[in-house]
Amino acid sequence: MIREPAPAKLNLALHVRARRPDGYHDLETLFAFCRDGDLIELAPAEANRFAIAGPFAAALEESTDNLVTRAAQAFATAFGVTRPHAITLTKNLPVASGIGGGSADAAATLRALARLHGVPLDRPDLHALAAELGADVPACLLGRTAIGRGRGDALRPVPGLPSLPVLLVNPGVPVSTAAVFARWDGADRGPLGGGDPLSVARAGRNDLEPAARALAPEIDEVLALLSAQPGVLLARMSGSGATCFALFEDERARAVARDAVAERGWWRLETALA
Ligand SMILES: C[C@@](CO)(OP(=O)(O)O)[C@H](O)COP(=O)(O)OP(=O)(O)OC[C@H]1O[C@@H](n2ccc(N)nc2=O)[C@H](O)[C@@H]1O
Ligand SMILES: Nc1ncnc2c1ncn2[C@@H]1O[C@H](COP(=O)(O)OP(=O)(O)O)[C@@H](O)[C@H]1O
Repeated sequence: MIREPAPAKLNLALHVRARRPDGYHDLETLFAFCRDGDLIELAPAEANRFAIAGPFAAALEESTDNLVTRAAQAFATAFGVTRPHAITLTKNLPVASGIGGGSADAAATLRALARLHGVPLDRPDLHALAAELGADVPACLLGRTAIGRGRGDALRPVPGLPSLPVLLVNPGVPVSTAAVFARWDGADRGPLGGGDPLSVARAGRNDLEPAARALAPEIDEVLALLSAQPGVLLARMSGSGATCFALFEDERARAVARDAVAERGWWRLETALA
């Protein structure tokens, strides 16, 4: 049995630069990963089986289309694997929430299958397969701090970040990535700056925030509360939302913020940068 973590992805900064003719947008984004997230468990079996457990299982159980099974099928086709697998996904992250849950699950499935079948993780065809599954899947496959350009899949690893305490907060409204990009106002506000990753993050923006806030005004409330917490180093929305993150000086500051968030009844996860 292979246990493969599918850590939550953060866009510490996300600059949208241009609309492309193929319906996507050119981005510059600083990807980082958390210590916690979903979990993929995979083992050889008599027949293909897929089960979903965990607090957000219900949000996915009704659909037969899951990024995990799509990733497993794509891997089997690309690498000529005929042996069936039993896969369990433990869904701890809210669905369609800007922290790449589905992309992280797909990437963890690819990593688990690659390990089981002796495929090196740095093979270009594995990266290409990941990119076909979604713009964020290559970043999640790499799973380390990196700058993403193009659709977010042209990756350049950068030095890691300090393992700062993180609080993830989601007000419980799913936000469609395509709908948020469609509302982007088309104004290029400039590239990421230079320097160490934390400085790049703090000097950066999330250009999708205005569009997401218009679709889900609860995001305003989350960001206002997180930004007002003592000891907060950065509070911002991740990806296309609605999950927001805050980085803290220390765990005590995160605990104070967690209590304030708990009073509002929003989903929250105490974690740290990986
Ligand atoms: C916004 C980001 C930032 O990391 O994260 P999430 O909010 O999804 O976590 C990603 O770019 C999302 O990547 P991912 O979720 O894999 O996107 P995909 O499934 O490939 O695309 C969903 C839709 O989003 C839009 N899209 C996505 C990426 C991109 N660079 N430009 C886009 O315009 C397109 O309309 C596309 O059809
Ligand atoms: N394993 C999965 N986890 C989450 N969402 C999934 C999964 N498989 C398919 N999806 C679909 O993918 C969409 C994007 O989900 P997700 O990756 O969680 O969003 P985001 O990248 O914004 O965090 C959802 O609308 C959901 O229906």
